Amino acid sequence: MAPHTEQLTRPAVRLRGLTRSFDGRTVLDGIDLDIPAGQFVALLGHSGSGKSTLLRAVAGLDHEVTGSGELSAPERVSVVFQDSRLLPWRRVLDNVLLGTDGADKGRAALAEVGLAGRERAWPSELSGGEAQRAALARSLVREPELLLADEPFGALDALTRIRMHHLLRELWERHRPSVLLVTHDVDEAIVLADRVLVLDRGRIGLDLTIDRPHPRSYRDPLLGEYRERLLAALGVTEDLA
Ligand SMILES: Nc1ncnc2c1ncn2[C@@H]1O[C@H](COP(=O)(O)OP(=O)(O)OP(=O)(O)O)[C@@H](O)[C@H]1O
Repeated sequence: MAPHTEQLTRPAVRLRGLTRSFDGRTVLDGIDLDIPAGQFVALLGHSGSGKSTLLRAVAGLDHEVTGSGELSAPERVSVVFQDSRLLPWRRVLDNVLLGTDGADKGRAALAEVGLAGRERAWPSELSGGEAQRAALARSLVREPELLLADEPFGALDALTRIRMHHLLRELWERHRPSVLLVTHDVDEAIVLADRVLVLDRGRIGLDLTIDRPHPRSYRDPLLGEYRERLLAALGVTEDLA
């Protein structure tokens, strides 16, 4: 294979035999996973199944993770959490620029997430949704090759959440980073991601490609089949969902 082809096809994330235990309890049990560059992946699993542990390992935030093989991820990685983690003593633009320079880029990123004109606001003046928009802008200015998002919309109300879904997908279309989105929400996973993984007993229990065009609607009956398969993998029957 020619070198340039090899580069294009190299996955953004490659995990081989990723294992993590806490106090002798195995949470990740030899995970193998490739995420091709530019793919939008969602990770589902019960509370405590190890989703955040996996994400932290990919982000390079966990130094005690072990694996018989590899853990490789690109250099430019941005992480977005459930809370915006904006520094309260810095104005919005300064939060977005933290550790980087180029105020113009910061302004452009804020405009992209619909926060033009709010550059000088304090984080305490933002709503929850606006704060998450600012967090997304902060991740964008770093031009990430990989965006890791841990329940980024978990604390938002249902309407704001839907708006944020559109925004995230739009940003992805424009910048095409690889995305690994941790969520509890099966519908969020199906509407946003092109591939959904279910973490179960330390392994990837289901790896499902969602083959439907975007933008997707929650009401699309063809998504129902995917929903059922994911709920079954999570051990939830349709009557309980
Ligand atoms: N630093 C730690 N020390 C000890 N145990 C930990 C630590 N971090 C995670 N765990 C344990 O590992 C397991 C997986 O935790 P993790 O946060 O990855 O789950 P999760 O799937 O993200 O859960 P949730 O959906 O509730 O956020 C849990 O049982 C948790 O108690």
